[in-house]
Amino acid sequence: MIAEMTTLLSVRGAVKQFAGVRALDSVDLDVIAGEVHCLLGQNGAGKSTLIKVLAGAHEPDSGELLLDGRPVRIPDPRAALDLGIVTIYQELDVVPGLRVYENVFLGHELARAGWEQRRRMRAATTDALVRLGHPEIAPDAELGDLSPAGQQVVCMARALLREARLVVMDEPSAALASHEVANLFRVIGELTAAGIAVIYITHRLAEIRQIGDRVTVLKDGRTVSHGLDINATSDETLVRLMTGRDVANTFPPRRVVAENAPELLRVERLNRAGSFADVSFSIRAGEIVGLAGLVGSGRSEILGSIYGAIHPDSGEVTLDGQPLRPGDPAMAVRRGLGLAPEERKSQALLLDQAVYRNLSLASLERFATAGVMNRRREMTEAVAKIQSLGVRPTEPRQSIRQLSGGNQQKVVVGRWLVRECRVLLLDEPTRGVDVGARADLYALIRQLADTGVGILLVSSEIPEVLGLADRVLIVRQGRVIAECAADETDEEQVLSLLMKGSAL
Ligand SMILES: Nc1ncnc2c1ncn2[C@@H]1O[C@H](COP(=O)(O)OP(=O)(O)OP(=O)(O)O)[C@@H](O)[C@H]1O
Repeated sequence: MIAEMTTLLSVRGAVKQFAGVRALDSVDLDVIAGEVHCLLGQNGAGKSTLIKVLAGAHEPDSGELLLDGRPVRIPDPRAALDLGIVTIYQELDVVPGLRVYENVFLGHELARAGWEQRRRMRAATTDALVRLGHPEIAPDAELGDLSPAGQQVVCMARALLREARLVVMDEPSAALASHEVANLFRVIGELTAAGIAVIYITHRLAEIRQIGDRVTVLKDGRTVSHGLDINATSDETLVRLMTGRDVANTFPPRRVVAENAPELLRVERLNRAGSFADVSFSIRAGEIVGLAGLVGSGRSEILGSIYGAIHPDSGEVTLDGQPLRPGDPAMAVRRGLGLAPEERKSQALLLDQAVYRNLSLASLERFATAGVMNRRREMTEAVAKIQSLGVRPTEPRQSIRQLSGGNQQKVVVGRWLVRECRVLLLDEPTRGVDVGARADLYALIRQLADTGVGILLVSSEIPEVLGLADRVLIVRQGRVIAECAADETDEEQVLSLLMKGSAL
């Protein structure tokens, strides 16, 4: 609970215009010291732009920022830090090759720090990590050896030591497994107990209920509601404020996969030292198979090996009864396999290309006759997918770099809907996708299965795997340890299987 109702930061009428888009169109926000203030909105609503304004990455075209009631300017990131505003982006601002304490003091003149100064830095880092409830993280450990959750804790320690007054977090739970999210919430509790305010962005309503005090909802760059008490606001109201409509129950109904549905994909005793071992399963036409596992359990590597991007040590993958050559993704794609990877920016998108080209990328030969591209067909198909996926803005020629994260994700998945593949591998398909668009994406995935496509789904969100898949394979430490029917299993059962014997 909030001890004192002191407004720490206010945003008044912030406007930010990009070429053709008004990303912020008179936004208001009030953040109280010691509260967790959630920022909600559909993909492209303006959340990232707003926090970039607070981080000094964008200056607003007009509007006012007040700290402790006094007008301030945040022309650059240094100014934000000087005011006590620390932003933790999804792509953490850390250097994996440096030690934990060096990351905590990043930006200080480390090279010139003497022995005594380094000793103090180590001690201060230890103190901060203990305060955050993570004494197990050693200040001298190499940062790259920590899990994403551990790295995030280091960023929080940095915020604590910089005497932050406001910590802004952009979807901090997106890359974490469920038990790590619980740790994250504990750490956030430590920050707020120290009077620090937290702005928390997420697309997961359940999280907002767990840790949020108040919520501000953005829609199309405007504040539709600000400073709502979370406990007095239902999920339905939040979704309606965000989307302007009622969103029906998220998961589409399952269809029983026909007894005689042909087997499309077979994975036989796939091994890769250090990643996964003895993985065998199959997927039939029309079936959605979920892979549930903790971050680091080998799920993504299994997907990568099936696709051919990672070379397994042994084992075989067959598609339609014919083996796929290991390490040959081009062949896999020709044969009808598709992969929407987890790391969309680095692995999936051509950031300087237009949205339509990113959609058609895997299907160029479909739009070419005798080596000549039929641009009109390519464009028509792209426009149809932009519409069915609800990509915003709808202009197909827009560079994909300028789309919000969630809209980029829809394009990554949409590419394989354009390709019309036989088997689709989806790694965290809804990461960063808003509540309304999620329901649309789930419906599209189910429709695809209903047309006979086989789907392998990896997701850290257990409810998503259970809601969407027909069958769930539980992966622990690189092995498939159990298989269950999704409609006969609940979240707790999956969690207890995942966690058994794990270090935490
Ligand atoms: N550098 C830019 N150039 C042009 N347009 C931009 C730029 N940055 C953002 N936009 C546009 O501004 C709007 C708001 O984007 P923003 O990234 O703030 O959304 P968001 O609410 O964070 O979405 P998401 O939930 O998908 O992350 C979008 O229409 C986006 O395409």
